[in-house]
Amino acid sequence: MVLEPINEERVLIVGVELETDFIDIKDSMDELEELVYAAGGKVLGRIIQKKKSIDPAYFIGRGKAIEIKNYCEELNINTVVFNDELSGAQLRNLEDIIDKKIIDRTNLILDIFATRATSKEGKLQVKLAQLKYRLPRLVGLRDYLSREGGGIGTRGPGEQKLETDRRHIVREIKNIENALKEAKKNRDIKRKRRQKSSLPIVALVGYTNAGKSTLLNRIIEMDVEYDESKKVFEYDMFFATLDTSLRRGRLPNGQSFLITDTVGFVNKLPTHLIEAFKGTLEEIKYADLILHVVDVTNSNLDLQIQTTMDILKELDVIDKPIITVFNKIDKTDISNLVYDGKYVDKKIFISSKEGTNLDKLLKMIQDNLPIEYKDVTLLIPYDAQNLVNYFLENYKVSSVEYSANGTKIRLNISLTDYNRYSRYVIKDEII
Ligand SMILES: Nc1nc2c(ncn2[C@@H]2O[C@H](COP(=O)(O)OP(=O)(O)OP(=O)(O)O)[C@@H](O)[C@H]2O)c(=O)[nH]1
Ligand SMILES: [Mg+2]
Repeated sequence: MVLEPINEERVLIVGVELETDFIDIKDSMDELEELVYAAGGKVLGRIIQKKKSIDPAYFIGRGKAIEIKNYCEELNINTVVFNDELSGAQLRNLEDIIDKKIIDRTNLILDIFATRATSKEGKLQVKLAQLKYRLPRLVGLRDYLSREGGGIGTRGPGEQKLETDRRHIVREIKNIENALKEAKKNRDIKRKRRQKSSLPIVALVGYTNAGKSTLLNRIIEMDVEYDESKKVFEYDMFFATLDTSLRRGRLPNGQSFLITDTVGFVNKLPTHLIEAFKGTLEEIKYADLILHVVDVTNSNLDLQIQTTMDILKELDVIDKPIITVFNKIDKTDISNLVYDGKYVDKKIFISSKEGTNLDKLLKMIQDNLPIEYKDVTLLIPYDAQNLVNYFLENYKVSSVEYSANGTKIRLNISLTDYNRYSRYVIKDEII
C-alpha cells in the first residue's frame, strides 16, 4: 500500500456553520483535514461561513464563493473541498465561479475508499457507491472529470478511470449489484463452513483510527499459537482497514475465539457507502459479542460513539452484548474524560499500544460471551482423530489418554460443542 501522499493536491477546505448544528464546526473541519490528508492532499487553508440556512444554488453565499476564488489564486490552490454533500447544481455553480476542482465530503470519502480497496469485493463495493453518487451529479461533475491530472475525486478502485456516460453507469451499477450478490453467496458458504467449528465470534467496531486493528494484533499475539503472518495492517491514517479480517484469539480459559476487524466509521459516512458495504459489515451480524473501540484522545467522544451506534442500529445488531473499549489511555488523562453515558454500559479502559488492561479485557470478553461451559471427558474413536486436533487447538485440554477404544480427553467444553459431540461424552459434570 502506498502511504505517502501520491499526486499531492493543494487544498482549501470550506465549511458552513448552521445555528442548528450540534457538532462543533472546528472538530468537523479538523476531521475533514484528516480526510484530505488520507486522500493524499495538503490543506493550505480553511474557510468557515456562519449561515442561517444552506444556499440551494451555491451552498455557501455567492459572495463567499467569489472570495474563495481570490483566495485560491493567492495560495495557488487547485482543489476546494466542502464539508457537506453538494448537489449537482451546487457543484456546477461553484465550479463556474471558483474555476477550480470542487469536491464534497462524500466524494472525498469515496475517493479514499477507492484508493484503499484491495479485495475484489471491496473494490466492487466502493465502485458501486461511487457510481450511485455520480449518477445524479453528472452535470456538475462534467468539467473537472475531464480536467487533466485527475487526482482526488476522479479515482476509481484500482486506478480505474470512472465512467462519465449515464447509460454506461446505469448498466455498470446493475452488473456490480449482480457480482456482489455472487460474492455474498460465497461469503455465506464460507461462513457456514466456519460455523461448523462453532468458535465464538467477537467483532471489533468503531470510529476510524480508534485502534481496532492494533487491538486485534495485540489480542492475537497473546495466543500461545500466535503466528506473526496473521497480523493485520495498523496505521495512523483514516480508513487504514477496508476489508474484513478474521483471526483467532484465546480466552483466559483456554478456549479459542474468532475476532473480526472491519472498516472504521466516520461522521457523515456516505449512505451509498454504508449501503454498498453492508455485505462486508454483515460479518458483525454473526458476532456473539461486539467490542466498540473508542479513541479517548478524540475531542468529541459522544459524536464518535453516536456515529458508530447509528451504524450498528442500521445493521440491526445493537441487541448483542457490547463492551465499550476506551483505547489510547496512555495518551491522555482519563479522569477528565467527558462523555454522555447513553450508549456506554459495560466498559473498560485500555492501551493497545502499551498493553494496559488487555488481560482484563480478555477476561471481560470471556465473561460476557453468551457461552456456557461444562467439564467433560470424551472418548473419541480413532476414526475421528481430527476432532482430537480440533479440541487440542481450541481448548485448554486438561488430560489426554490413549486407550484401546480411542483417545480419552478431559476438557472444559462449550455447551454448543457439548451438544454437538455428546455422543462421545463418557462423563460430565455441570460447573
Ligand atoms: N498512543 C496510542 N496509540 C494507539 C493505540 N492504539 C492504536 N494506536 C495508534 O492509532 C493509530 C490507528 O490505529 P489502527 O489500529 O490502525 O486504527 P483502526 O481503528 O484500525 O483504524 P481504521 O482501520 O483506519 O479504521 C495507529 O497509529 C496506532 O499505532 C494506543 O493504545 N495508544
Ligand atoms: Mg484498522
